[in-house]
Amino acid sequence: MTTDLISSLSAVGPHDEQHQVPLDYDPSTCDGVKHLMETFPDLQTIPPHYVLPEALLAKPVAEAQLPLIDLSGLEDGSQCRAFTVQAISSACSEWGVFRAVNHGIAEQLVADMLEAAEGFFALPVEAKRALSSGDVMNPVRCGTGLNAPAAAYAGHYWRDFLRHHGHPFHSHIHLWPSHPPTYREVTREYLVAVRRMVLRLARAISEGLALQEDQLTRALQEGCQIMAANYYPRCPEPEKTMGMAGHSDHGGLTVLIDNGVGGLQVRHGGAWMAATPVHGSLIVNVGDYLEVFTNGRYKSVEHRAVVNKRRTRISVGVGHGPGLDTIIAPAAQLVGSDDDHGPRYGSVVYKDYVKSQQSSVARGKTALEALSLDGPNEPSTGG
Ligand SMILES: O=C(O)CCC(=O)C(=O)O
Ligand SMILES: [Fe+2]
Repeated sequence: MTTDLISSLSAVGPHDEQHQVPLDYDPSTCDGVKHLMETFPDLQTIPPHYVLPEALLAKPVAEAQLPLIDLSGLEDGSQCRAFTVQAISSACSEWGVFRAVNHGIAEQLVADMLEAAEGFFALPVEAKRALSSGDVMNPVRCGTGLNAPAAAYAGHYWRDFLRHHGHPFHSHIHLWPSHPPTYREVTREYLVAVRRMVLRLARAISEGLALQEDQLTRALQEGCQIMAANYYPRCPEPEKTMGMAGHSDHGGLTVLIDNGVGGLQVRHGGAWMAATPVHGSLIVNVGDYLEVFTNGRYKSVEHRAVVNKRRTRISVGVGHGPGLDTIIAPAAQLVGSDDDHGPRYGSVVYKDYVKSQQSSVARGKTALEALSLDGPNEPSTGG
């Protein structure tokens, strides 16, 4: 055990012999679940703060048969372009999520990115505390539980995170963690590769929507990139808590990778389903901005993460949205003039939307529902 852990152990007071955490343990000011499990490695029961109400917990679920799309079909001169565009378009409207293969991001780069994230979480707690912030709009922040500041909510989640902005790099790279020493170089290379892929997808999506003008690619090209690295340590009682609550992402397209440990679930047709990792593929999610832009033709996917008893899970999601000062609204070309095809969402400055989505404790698609002009949607629950 490091001196670090010993000093923070004494800071939380005496604990009993039953491998329980001290009664005065406070998860809202703690250094996260990784530190908790390292401090109490024999923990048999999770602290009561992490036990979530039944309605928010996951029951065993079936495997999702996610659409699998070969992105080599988008390469210049490919005979399969029209077919691939159609596959992306159907996946975005029917599922809001798909698996991409032959995506053009080197396997080694994906492995390096996950290793850099792991290296960051392995830093001493002081290094992580230095990046913690209660401001959800801070361009770099590290924390635990939901994205909202921990003190703002009642149920705690079994997850630590590092979030930061990516592109445009010159505005942010100096704020990124400087350790592990390769962090900035690897992350930058990975974010460049992911963004290139996302812009190819945006062009394909515009083609699928038959947009004469490609405002989507332009908006994402000039827009922001926000990455979240998530660390879900093994959990002694995984059935009583969750790694991440159900939510949809705020951006246009999110690209998600993980360390091969399952835990992601997606909601489809009202049911939660497991999206088990498939080596070499990555997950692409439709986010709320794309749902708004397409006036609801494409649906942002609700997703969440469960934890497990044996293995640490690490995931890295990279969201791509328009510029923070952009007013987001349905694209004029996708809104009809008659009542049945009118605008289904109001407009909002993207920055304000991100703030409300990131601060949401209710999660689900509540932030998007607040923008909907259609009236209440199907409620999101656990199950
Ligand atoms: O860990 C996962 O698989 C989900 C992560 C996620 O949804 C996010 O970071 O927004
Ligand atoms: Fe997400």
